[in-house]
Amino acid sequence: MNIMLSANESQTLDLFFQMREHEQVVFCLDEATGLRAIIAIHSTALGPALGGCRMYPYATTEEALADALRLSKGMTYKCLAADVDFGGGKAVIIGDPRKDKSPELFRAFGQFVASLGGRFYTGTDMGTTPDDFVHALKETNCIVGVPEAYGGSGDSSVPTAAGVVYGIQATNDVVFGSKHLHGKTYAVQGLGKVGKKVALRLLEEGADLYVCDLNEAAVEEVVAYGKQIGASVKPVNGTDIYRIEADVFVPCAFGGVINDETIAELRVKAVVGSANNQLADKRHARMLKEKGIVYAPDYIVNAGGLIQVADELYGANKERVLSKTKAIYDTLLVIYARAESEGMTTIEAADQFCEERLEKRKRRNHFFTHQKRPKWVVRH
Ligand SMILES: NC(=O)C1=CN([C@@H]2O[C@H](COP(=O)(O)OP(=O)(O)OC[C@H]3O[C@@H](n4cnc5c(N)ncnc54)[C@H](O)[C@@H]3O)[C@@H](O)[C@H]2O)C=CC1
Ligand SMILES: O=C(O)CCC(=O)C(=O)O
Repeated sequence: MNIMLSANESQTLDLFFQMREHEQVVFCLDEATGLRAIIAIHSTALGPALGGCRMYPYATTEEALADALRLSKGMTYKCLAADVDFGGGKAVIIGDPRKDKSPELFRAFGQFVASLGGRFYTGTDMGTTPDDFVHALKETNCIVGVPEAYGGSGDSSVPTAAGVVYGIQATNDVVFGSKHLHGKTYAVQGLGKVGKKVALRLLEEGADLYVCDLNEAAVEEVVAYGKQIGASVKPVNGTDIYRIEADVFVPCAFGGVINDETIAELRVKAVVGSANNQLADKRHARMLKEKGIVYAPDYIVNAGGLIQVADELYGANKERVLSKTKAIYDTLLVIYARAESEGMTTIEAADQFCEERLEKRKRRNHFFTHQKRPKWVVRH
């Protein structure tokens, strides 16, 4: 076969070119269960790769690959920022979480994780729950965020939501001169595992909310809670959330929400949320800064889940996790101060902070194999 492609076209289509920043990408196909998954390992320089597994009905394999590559690279930075000895990895399962899940599918996925021999640990992300991974756990020990009934640390969205709240407090401190949550209006996008917990906590603290989610039941639940405690919760349809006049936009659904179109619409003073890869492109951080909107780097703010699942490998301990998650507040203040003093965007300051840490910490930067450093007594 002789297909003529321009140099640029063939480079962009070349899988090896696309994964040039990554160590390893694994394509997983199990026709019997319908499993189509991609595991991307960005770096094992500081330890085995760790990252959740997302389930989403990607329109194309290319879209799924791009998500896995970007998310796994983000995990390397998140591990560095949160100061845990893991590297960056992430998995995506192509499928609709409402229709395509089965115990067998997650067992098949677990077998692929097992085949990596300890180079990759995974657990929940958007579209997956700890219960899904109970099935994968039958095939591999490299599962984190395991339900408490199975000896794990449970739902990692609990510390993630706590970390987002610390992130909002640190940002309020810098933007409004007080870390208090009350008396402010927040526009929360996504009321799933993380977003709902953040929304409820903000309400309990005396905040007013605008909320949106495709899942009407989730919206109704938060509205009902607001009524119960006498707080204002206004549901908003879809993209209207970007046009709301509020103090803080709290994206807790999906990535790419900060882009040319939404920045033109945003009427908030700050953006702080759990969604991974909020910036469609790094240049959008500059655009936010020019518009006077403070951006809390996503991977600093949403590290609570990572902190818990990394910690779980030493044996579950909620107090330890909470105290480590609190550090998100201080780390964010360090990043804001660096960005201010160096005239950088907050994401530039965060990346620089992590890259300096990587330089200091990496030893020989060779491939990790768990046999070399059997640190996790719990599962090995
Ligand atoms: N679960 C965790 O501990 C962590 C989650 N994250 C990130 O936080 C985000 C949320 O994660 P989870 O709460 O775990 O996911 P989830 O799947 O439980 O919730 C996502 C919610 O967003 C809603 N949603 C989807 N599309 C929407 C749209 N167009 N408009 C409004 N709402 C929409 C869904 O209906 C769902 O309720 C994701 O980006 C995830 O990668 C990051 C770190 C840890
Ligand atoms: O939260 C988890 O369960 C794992 C960490 C992760 O995948 C993430 O922070 O995006």
